[in-house]
Amino acid sequence: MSRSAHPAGPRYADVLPEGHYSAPPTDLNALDAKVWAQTVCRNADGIVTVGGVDVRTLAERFGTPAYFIDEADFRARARAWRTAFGPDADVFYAGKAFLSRAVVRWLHEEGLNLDVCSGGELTTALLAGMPADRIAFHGNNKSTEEITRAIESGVGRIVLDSFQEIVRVAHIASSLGTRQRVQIRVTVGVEAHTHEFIATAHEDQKFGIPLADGQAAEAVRRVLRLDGLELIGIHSHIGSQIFDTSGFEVAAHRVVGLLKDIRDEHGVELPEIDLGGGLGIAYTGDDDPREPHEIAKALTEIVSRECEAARLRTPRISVEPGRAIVGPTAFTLYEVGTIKPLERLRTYVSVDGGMSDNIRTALYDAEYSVALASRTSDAEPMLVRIVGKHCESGDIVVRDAFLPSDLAPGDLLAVPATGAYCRSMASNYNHALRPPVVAVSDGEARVIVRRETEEDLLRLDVG
Ligand SMILES: Cc1ncc(COP(=O)(O)O)c(C=O)c1O
Ligand SMILES: N[C@@H](CCCC[NH3+])C(=O)O
Repeated sequence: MSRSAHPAGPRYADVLPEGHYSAPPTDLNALDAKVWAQTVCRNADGIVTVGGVDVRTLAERFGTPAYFIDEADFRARARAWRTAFGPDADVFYAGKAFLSRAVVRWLHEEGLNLDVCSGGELTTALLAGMPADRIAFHGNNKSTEEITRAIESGVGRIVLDSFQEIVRVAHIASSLGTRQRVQIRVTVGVEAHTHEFIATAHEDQKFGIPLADGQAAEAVRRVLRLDGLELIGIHSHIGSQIFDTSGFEVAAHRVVGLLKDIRDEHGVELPEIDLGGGLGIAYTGDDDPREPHEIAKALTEIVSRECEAARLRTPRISVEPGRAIVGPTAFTLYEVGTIKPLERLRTYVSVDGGMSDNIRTALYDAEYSVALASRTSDAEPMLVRIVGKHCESGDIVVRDAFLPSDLAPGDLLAVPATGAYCRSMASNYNHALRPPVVAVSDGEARVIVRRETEEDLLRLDVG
């Protein structure tokens, strides 16, 4: 690893606006178990390892930037969700967080169902062998072609998102001579405590049919009148990266209120309620996510209590965690390219990826942690901003972090908790080649999504 000299960066004490940043961690080499995948640790040489393979070996074999996913951790988290909710509930992994054929196989083997929201996700799921009846199909603007394919393949449920879609799905199901199981997605009017772009249950937004003004009740009336549809339940998803269950409590209260109104008006007790996904994970040591068994207990109690009060049979609950399963199981490995200390400001550390492999920092002001992964260091901490190589000054991977001041080009940096919404939202901005996803387990590493090549890019350019 090269060690070219660079001028010393500003000391953090010189650049920290008072009270603005927390002090640097006492041990820069420590790996906070909260944010790293289960098998991640440092080996005797101080190199970060995952699944028993060290990052220097991984970088040599697979290059950087690359995502490394801890398969054992993924399976353990999937199993924990499944076990926590038990046989009387269903866990649908939200494929939008990250989907590949290997992931579908792991989910299938661990007994989870799958939530897809596009034709591409549906094809991946089916190709990898997920039984169609364990797939839920979402989306606020599914195309006629997508709806047809979903119904023809026999998906377990389509989640209806608008009045037009009610008619569209009913028409397609009837013309295919079938009756499609559906849920209606409602917006319950909850302001989830999360970034505006990932909150989804307040009324002023594109998803779902509002409970307000009786719109959801009207949607139920229309669905019940149509032969092509079998209404199995009501769906609510309040947003993403949420830590407390109070939003779910309000959502469950309002959804159960609707179930009660449906029983009173139509004499029908719907058998299912889906509370969506959205459970938060730790991106930094300051985040305190709850364990699946605590969440399962809280949600089950809330729904049972609400149903008891409404004198309804408790419906079968389903949930759709994406981030909470895959998020913590992967990290992105980058190589440091340049280091630029700016006097009285901060040190900019440029890596070989950026907003094309992690758009979340630019899009949601998301916070991440970072560690020097290819070695340990006893050098003084320096305040850094990890930036990418794109032509964009907002191309930030980690806004504020402390790294050892002897950091040098060629060092490897690992950014944890990048399993969700990083590869799945990756782009080709500046014709970047999207990084591979490598699964590591029991001392073995294998590519599950390969790195893009320039030929991949040029294949689309037919002009
Ligand atoms: C309907 C639905 N279900 C599940 C999810 C998964 O969310 P998360 O990955 O935050 O658990 C989303 C995304 O926010 C969603 O829109
Ligand atoms: N993509 C978002 C969350 C929205 C997920 C789907 N509704 C994120 O990275 O946090």
